[in-house]
Amino acid sequence: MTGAREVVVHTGKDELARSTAARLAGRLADAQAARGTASVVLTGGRNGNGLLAALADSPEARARLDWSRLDVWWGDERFLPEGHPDRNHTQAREALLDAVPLDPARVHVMPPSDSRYAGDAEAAAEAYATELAAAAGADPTVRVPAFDVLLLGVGPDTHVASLFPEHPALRETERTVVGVHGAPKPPPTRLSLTLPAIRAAEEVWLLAAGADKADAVALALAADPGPLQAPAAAAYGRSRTLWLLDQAAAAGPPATGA
Ligand SMILES: O=C1O[C@H](COP(=O)(O)O)[C@@H](O)[C@H](O)[C@H]1O
Repeated sequence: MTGAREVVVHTGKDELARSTAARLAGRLADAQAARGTASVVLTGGRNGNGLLAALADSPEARARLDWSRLDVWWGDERFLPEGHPDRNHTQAREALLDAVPLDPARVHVMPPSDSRYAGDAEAAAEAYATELAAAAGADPTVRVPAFDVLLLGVGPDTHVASLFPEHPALRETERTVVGVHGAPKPPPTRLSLTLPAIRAAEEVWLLAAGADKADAVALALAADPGPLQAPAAAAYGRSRTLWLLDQAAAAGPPATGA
């Protein structure tokens, strides 16, 4: 792993969302100031959508972020028809994307199931991998852009993106995007970045709030639980890995015994 994991604990989920929105706006604005552009990989789920809603109201984003120079990617998607309410893209549009002046050419949506890939999750994953590789530049050995920030919601079972404990997708070492079949959380068919693609990000930020995440957070932050049992423990960035929690998620598993 690259560097130590940093853990920041907030009082509650609203404070987590507000503070992370300010942090994210600042980090992306700094990247734009340095390079002209910035990139973020979005996560779905409760905390991911809460963060996007907070970003829509964020004074820091209003003051500093140039939405038109931001590339937006997704870490995973539920493989459902365009506009389905359970798609991460649909939820992100409602929370933020429709309200800000993004450049449509910089919004890199994972293909829906009713796209030209006609229900073929592997073909859709391959198409997204091709889009990532094109954005990564001319060097054919670099297949994923060095995202400035890659966001991951941590599920109660420690899943991140659509990489679930014990699922074969976790073993992928070559492909950057895969079709995930038989996911234990609906819908069963999904698209996901793989661990090698996640680890190409400069910074990986993992989000968890609520008591139902406490066991997962404790397991993932324990010494080297390994990717198969705890996918969240295997997600890290090249220069930074930041765990952003609320107090309930940081509380650890309930004490057992006398
Ligand atoms: O299904 C998904 O779940 C995870 C975690 O969601 P949460 O609601 O438990 O926070 C999310 O990160 C992922 O993007 C999503 O597809």
